[in-house]
Amino acid sequence: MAAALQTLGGGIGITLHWIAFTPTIEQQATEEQKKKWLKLAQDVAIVGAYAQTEMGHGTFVRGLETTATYDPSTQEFVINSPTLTSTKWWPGGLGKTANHATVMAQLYTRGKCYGPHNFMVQIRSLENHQPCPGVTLGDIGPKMESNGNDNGFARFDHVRIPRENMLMKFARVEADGTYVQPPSSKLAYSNMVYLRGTFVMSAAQALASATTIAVRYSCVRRQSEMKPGEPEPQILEYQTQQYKLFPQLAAAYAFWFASWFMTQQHGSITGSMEKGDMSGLAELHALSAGLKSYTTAVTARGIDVCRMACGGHGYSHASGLPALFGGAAALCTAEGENTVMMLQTARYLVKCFAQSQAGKRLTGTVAYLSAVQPSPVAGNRNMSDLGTLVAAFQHRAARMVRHAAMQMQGEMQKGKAREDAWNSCSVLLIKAAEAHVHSFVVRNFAETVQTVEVDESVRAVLTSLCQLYSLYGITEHAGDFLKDGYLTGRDIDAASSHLSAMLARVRPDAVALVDAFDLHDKILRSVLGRYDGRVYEHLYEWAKKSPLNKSEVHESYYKYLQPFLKSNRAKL
Ligand SMILES: CCCCCCCCCCCCCCCCCCCCCCCCCC(=O)SCCNC(=O)CCNC(=O)[C@H](O)C(C)(C)COP(=O)(O)OP(=O)(O)OC[C@H]1O[C@@H](n2cnc3c(N)ncnc32)[C@H](O)[C@@H]1OP(=O)(O)O
Ligand SMILES: Cc1cc2nc3c(=O)[nH]c(=O)nc-3n(C[C@H](O)[C@H](O)[C@H](O)COP(=O)(O)OP(=O)(O)OC[C@H]3O[C@@H](n4cnc5c(N)ncnc54)[C@H](O)[C@@H]3O)c2cc1C
Repeated sequence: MAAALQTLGGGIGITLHWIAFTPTIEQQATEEQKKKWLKLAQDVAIVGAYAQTEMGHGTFVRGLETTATYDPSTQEFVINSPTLTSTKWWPGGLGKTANHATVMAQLYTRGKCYGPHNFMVQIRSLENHQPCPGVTLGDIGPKMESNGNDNGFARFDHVRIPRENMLMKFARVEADGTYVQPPSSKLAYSNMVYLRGTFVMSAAQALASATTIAVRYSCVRRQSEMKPGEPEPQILEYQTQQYKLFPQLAAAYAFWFASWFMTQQHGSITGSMEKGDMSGLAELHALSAGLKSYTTAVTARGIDVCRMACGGHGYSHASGLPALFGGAAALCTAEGENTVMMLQTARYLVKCFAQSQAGKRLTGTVAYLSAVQPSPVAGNRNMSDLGTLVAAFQHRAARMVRHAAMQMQGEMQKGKAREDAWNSCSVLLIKAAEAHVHSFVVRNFAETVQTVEVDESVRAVLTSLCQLYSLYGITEHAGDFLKDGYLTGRDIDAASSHLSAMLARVRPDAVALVDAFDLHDKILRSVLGRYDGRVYEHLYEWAKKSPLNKSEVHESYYKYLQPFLKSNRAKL
């Protein structure tokens, strides 16, 4: 249904109805409110948008300008867009599709502002789909990609909604205007945490798609001479092609397993929160923010590596790779801009580091911070041993977190305010947080391949893939591991040679590893990645369908080229 609507001549965007609007009702509405809206949303009897971002604010949620002012005399909220920059801007489906929206607005009652809260607002008539009174709607115009989705704008001119339209699972406003505090003000952000978690799987799927296309095409494409006189080899025989693609393939598996962990964590922590135990919220926020940021950034870069690895045909929309890149690039900005999200993770790490310095034993994904030896133990390490590789990543992350935190402490000891010290160390903090997430992904990958219930021959292949992913990370970031002598130059050389060996070892299983993603041609939408490998015939068929080929001589010849040529010839 969603796919049909999505492709129905473009301009119809129902994705956000499923991934943001409906989950917001599930997570933020009372049981009473769910009875009123959840089934309508699940049956698509209403179509919704998640309207939080404004023209002037996306990242800084506390800076949103839309207001929801409670009027006790009528027991209504008045939703208003007081400035141009308060115009809701970007929400998927808001322009032309949705007839409802959850609107994030600053809640005012009894003259006091209680910060951003979610409100259910009907924005279009259910009879004729015209905007409701006081609501101005539209599409924000063409974007880098996903132009089938009507990301839109909305303005509210003192639109009145019943008190009961405030999503009141956590915070409440009583009939007389009394505000009832939620257990945590951040619970209003809970659906963003959920959605960030799902982005880890979107990243994995996107990278899985790109590597499927590029690996299959690299077996079809033959180019150049490896040895004079010999037939042109499959381009996947070149070590450089393997070095481009196999680390991305390994990352797709790594992110796929990380998303399993994220989903399990989200379930168990939100389960405890349902029982009033909020203790896991901070770790869940830090993990989802860091993983979303890390996996989407690596994925967007990785898809472009796959595109380039396919040469000219990779640059054609026939490959499916430009569209995939455009979508993945959106994931780096949407649902929390990547830098800001990684800084949120850094904030949590600095806090945990201070706690471990004060003697607290750390748990969860930061437990290693207190366990890792500050002084490196240099020596000949077995760089093909997964335990050694995981320990190296944890040592690197712990060292970088400690360094960033100590730098910040140093700045504050020089008299800088905390915020200024934070800002002047934020590049270090970002790198430390990235190292932390990277070490989590490696550890989780290693633990998964060692415990997942698979045939031993499959485990062997997955173990090679995990070694490849880890060795690639070490060689790409060698300086971080060499800095305090934890790894030596000899260790890095050993890592490089093991990596070369892993490339060769993964080569025979590369096609099976991408086929295992089980991505149907209809999902891949790529001539290069076709399961049957019949690229060239279908590339020609695809090109012939280009709109430019509808006529042998294009109308532009008569309009522009012909007079231009004529006038130039006349001058000869
Ligand atoms: C298998 C087959 C498969 C087949 C498939 C294969 C197919 C293959 C292809 C597959 C896919 C291909 C890809 C194509 C996709 C195309 C789609 C395009 C994209 C679509 C996108 C659509 C969705 C986009 C929707 C959107 O974009 S919706 C808008 C999103 N907008 C944001 O995300 C705003 C960010 N900003 C903030 O979240 C906050 O502003 C802020 C920064 C946290 C500060 O928040 P603030 O309140 O200022 O808090 P602080 O002061 O910083 O911190 C104060 C204290 O609070 C703590 N704390 C802050 N937060 C939280 C929190 N949550 N929870 C808990 N605590 C928190 C903090 O830790 C600190 O704790 P302490 O340290 O004190 O203990
Ligand atoms: C495809 C797509 C779909 C979207 N769908 C929706 C939707 O359905 N609903 C919705 O509400 N929104 C949606 N959005 C909006 C999206 O959530 C915001 O664009 C996103 O949160 C980033 O906020 P921003 O645009 O204000 O960027 P900004 O925060 O303005 O980012 C600009 C730069 O400022 C930097 N910056 C900002 N704050 C800090 C800081 N504290 N420290 C350091 N650097 C900082 C950023 O790192 C970035 O480099 C969508 C966006 C896209 C691209």
